[in-house]
Amino acid sequence: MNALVDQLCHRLVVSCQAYPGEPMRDPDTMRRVALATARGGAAGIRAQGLADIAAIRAAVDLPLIGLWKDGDDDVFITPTLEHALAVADAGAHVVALDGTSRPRPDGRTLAETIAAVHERTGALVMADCSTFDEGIAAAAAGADLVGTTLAGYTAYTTKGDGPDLDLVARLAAALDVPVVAEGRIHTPEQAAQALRAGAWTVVVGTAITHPSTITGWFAAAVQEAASCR
Ligand SMILES: CC(=O)N[C@H](C=O)[C@@H](O)[C@H](O)[C@H](O)COP(=O)(O)O
Repeated sequence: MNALVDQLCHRLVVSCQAYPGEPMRDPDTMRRVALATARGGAAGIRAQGLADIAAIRAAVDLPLIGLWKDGDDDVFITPTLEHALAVADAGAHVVALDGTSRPRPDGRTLAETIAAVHERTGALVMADCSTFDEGIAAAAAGADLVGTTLAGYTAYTTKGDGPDLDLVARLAAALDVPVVAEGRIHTPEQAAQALRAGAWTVVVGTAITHPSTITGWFAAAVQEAASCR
């Protein structure tokens, strides 16, 4: 097994992302967020955008999963080979890319894209999938890691409140490559459940690094419990 993948065995990766137009959408802010999560015990970081990836790689000595969200099409996580090469070039140890069965904007297959990343960079590839079949196909296409990232985010999958632990378990039972549990893991207990379901690594984003959403959870609970007259 690759040494970097070994480092992530049964550990927590924290996704540090801010979305377009948000106050924290700034590479130096994400660098600081990543540093803060490292202090808390993150064993790896997931980051979006070339500037964020470069800033975090320079500051944080942990395995870095990078991606580049681009476009309004269905396939938006590192949609083309050019995006993938740029993510590796920016400093990501692992390039996360769309691992679904949908056509890619550059017309390349997933297998061609993964092969080119392996051939032209030293980076590993994490395939962000939404179904069991996609995870199986992504591993067959050469992905080094298979993630459940897109479960609930494709037109043909359903988004539950929590993580898709059933998908994690089915993929972990079927695949030799490490399965990364990612998506809607909102509590430490859910993170532990994902590992018990067979995940190699757990990625948590929103519940650790997205204060607007976290605040919204608390605000809604407070509002629901409020009884002022
Ligand atoms: C679907 C999609 O675009 N997911 C993105 C992938 O990088 C991020 O927006 C998520 O925050 C990340 O996957 C972590 O998930 P969560 O924030 O639920 O812990």
